[in-house]
Amino acid sequence: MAELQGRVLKNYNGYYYLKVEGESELYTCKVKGKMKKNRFSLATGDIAGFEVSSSEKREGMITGVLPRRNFLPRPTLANLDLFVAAFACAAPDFSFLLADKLLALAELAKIPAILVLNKEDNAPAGLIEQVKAVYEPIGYEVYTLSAQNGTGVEALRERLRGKICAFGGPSGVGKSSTINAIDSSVDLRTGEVSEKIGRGKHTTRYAQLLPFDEGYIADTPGFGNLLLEGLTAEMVLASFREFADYEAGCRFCPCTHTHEPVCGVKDAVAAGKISASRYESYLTMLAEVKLLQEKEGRK
Ligand SMILES: Nc1nc2c(ncn2[C@@H]2O[C@H](COP(=O)(O)OP(=O)(O)OP(=O)(O)O)[C@@H](O)[C@H]2O)c(=O)[nH]1
Ligand SMILES: [Zn+2]
Repeated sequence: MAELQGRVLKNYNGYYYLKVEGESELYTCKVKGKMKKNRFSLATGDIAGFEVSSSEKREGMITGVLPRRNFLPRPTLANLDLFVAAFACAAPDFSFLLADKLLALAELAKIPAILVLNKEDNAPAGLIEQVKAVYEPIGYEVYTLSAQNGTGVEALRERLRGKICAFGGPSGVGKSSTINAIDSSVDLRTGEVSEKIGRGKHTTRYAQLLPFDEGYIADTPGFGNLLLEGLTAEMVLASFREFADYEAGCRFCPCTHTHEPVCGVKDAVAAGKISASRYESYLTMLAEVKLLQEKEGRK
């Protein structure tokens, strides 16, 4: 039996749809029951090996999975090349806190992330410069565009070309418009898997990868309000990549950079080396995580 390797593009009803490089038609594969018992897990984006059980029907049995480069638990996605934190310059207003939450998720999942600001045609004076001043020095590229007017689209297209990417961001920022401006052949809505259950048509969202400008795009930016669920204070701290540079100045180890008397991070904030908005987001996220944990404890 031939052994092949492919990427899981979607996973539905116990079937995995795998794309073998250079072949356009997908293979429909199952995981052997024995493997399931051994807690074998397979996610969209994984690269799996499989035995071809029927080359005519393009069916196979999964035999193993390659180690993941990164993993996003919700929505469940493996091996993303890029996470696009998508915002608007206005309507809805840019939120530093939301940006920091999305970047934190990517940071914790070890996925490279960029910030994208749509609706630059409507940007309040100084906003784009302000956002760039906060994020570029800590290694986040900031792309601005107007999906409506077409400005900035080409640069973003170049950045995403050939990548497996996921977009996350508040609704109304124009993710659909942006994705469409880059590649009008991708339609995230028709990419949904729908099934008929009881009262008419019920649409369930499964993370799947759709062909997008020579790469793939995850069709599920379903990040909603659950952003911080399951995070600990330590994880929040670890997600602020620029803090580590200043921790040598903290008297306590570990230091939460909140109430401790001698703190390199707080000094860096006071000196303007760490941006005040990032530090504020950190404090807000810590408080939110504590609240979530208390709620969880009371259940
Ligand atoms: N001024 C301006 N409006 C835009 C731009 N891009 C999108 N919009 C508008 O923003 C609104 C939301 O855009 P959509 O692409 O539909 O976004 P959505 O599907 O509502 O929300 P998400 O896809 O979840 O972001 C629509 O009214 C668009 O016309 C832009 O570049 N400039
Ligand atoms: Zn400290």
